[in-house]
Amino acid sequence: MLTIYSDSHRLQHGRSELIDGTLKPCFETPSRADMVLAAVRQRDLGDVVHPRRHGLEPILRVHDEGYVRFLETAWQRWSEMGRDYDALPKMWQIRRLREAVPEHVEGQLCYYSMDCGTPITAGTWQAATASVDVALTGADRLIGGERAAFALTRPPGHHAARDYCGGYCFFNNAAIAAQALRDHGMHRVAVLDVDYHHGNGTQDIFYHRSDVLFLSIHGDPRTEYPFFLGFADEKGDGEGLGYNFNFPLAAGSCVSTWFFALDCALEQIARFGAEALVVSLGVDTFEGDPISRFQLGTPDFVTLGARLAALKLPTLFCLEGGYAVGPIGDNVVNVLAGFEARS
Ligand SMILES: NCCCCCC(=O)NO
Ligand SMILES: [Zn+2]
Repeated sequence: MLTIYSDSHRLQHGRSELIDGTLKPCFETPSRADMVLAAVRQRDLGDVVHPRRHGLEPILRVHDEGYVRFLETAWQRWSEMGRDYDALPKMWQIRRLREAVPEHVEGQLCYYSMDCGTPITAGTWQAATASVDVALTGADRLIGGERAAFALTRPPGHHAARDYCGGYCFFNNAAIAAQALRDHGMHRVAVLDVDYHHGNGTQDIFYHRSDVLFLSIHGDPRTEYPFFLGFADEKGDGEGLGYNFNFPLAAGSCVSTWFFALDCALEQIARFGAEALVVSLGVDTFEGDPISRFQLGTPDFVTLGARLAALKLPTLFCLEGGYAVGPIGDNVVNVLAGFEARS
């Protein structure tokens, strides 16, 4: 399987995130991508290519222009205030506060952020746009007739909504790739999110649409991040009613429960008649993940890949979460190798 990779991911290296009531070193680090790339090479998964530049147009097909312009200028405006440390919001535009977009960068940082764990740094814009190009280059390959591709996307994307960042995500790589597949003639595209955390951003982007089916298997938002989206009763709205499936599972759920939810999701994708599949591949479902609470073992990721291959669809994998850095390479490549073995 082809891997698309850009070294520009290294430019996103936040110093700290606010988690569990204290500032901790970021879990989303460049070493994650290094380990995945090393495993791709060590396991001889296939060629590794650099992305083609696609510019801002595909991003603007999914994200709000004001939000994009904010990300483009945030660091420069933040550093003009004399600040050389990561840009993190100090409050949120919460219920019954004015919804108007603030003028000042500090206010915009609060308006366009979902949490305090997604630091904007000097290299964020370059890293995030390169990550989109990685995903889009993978989509180009599917459009060109290839069966599958792995977009080694970092920073990840599935928490990024139309107009906000969060969960270490700035641009929604998977959603932008799905939109590109739609724009290049694929009539029905499914996005399956197997990350531990609900893909609130991807749901937000496609919630009112029937041409993109969104499905997510994740830790129950009653106890797990992102808390405020990802419930089973969220089924889409308007045109999109019936084209959104959430499978929230209790933290600590066993592997067989997880695979049962996967089989239910795969059944919906087959019923939808998808012409292509985008997988938000987070491996923080791993039993040893430091911030998540499912129990998949490294061998289970082979099974995941095999189950996905059974759909017989052109498939683009976009890397999302996974913070057990030692095993991340094997966990990710097991999915891809499991897929290949059944293709
Ligand atoms: N900082 C709070 C937890 C962010 C979760 C990030 C993730 O793995 N999303 O899939
Ligand atoms: Zn996650």
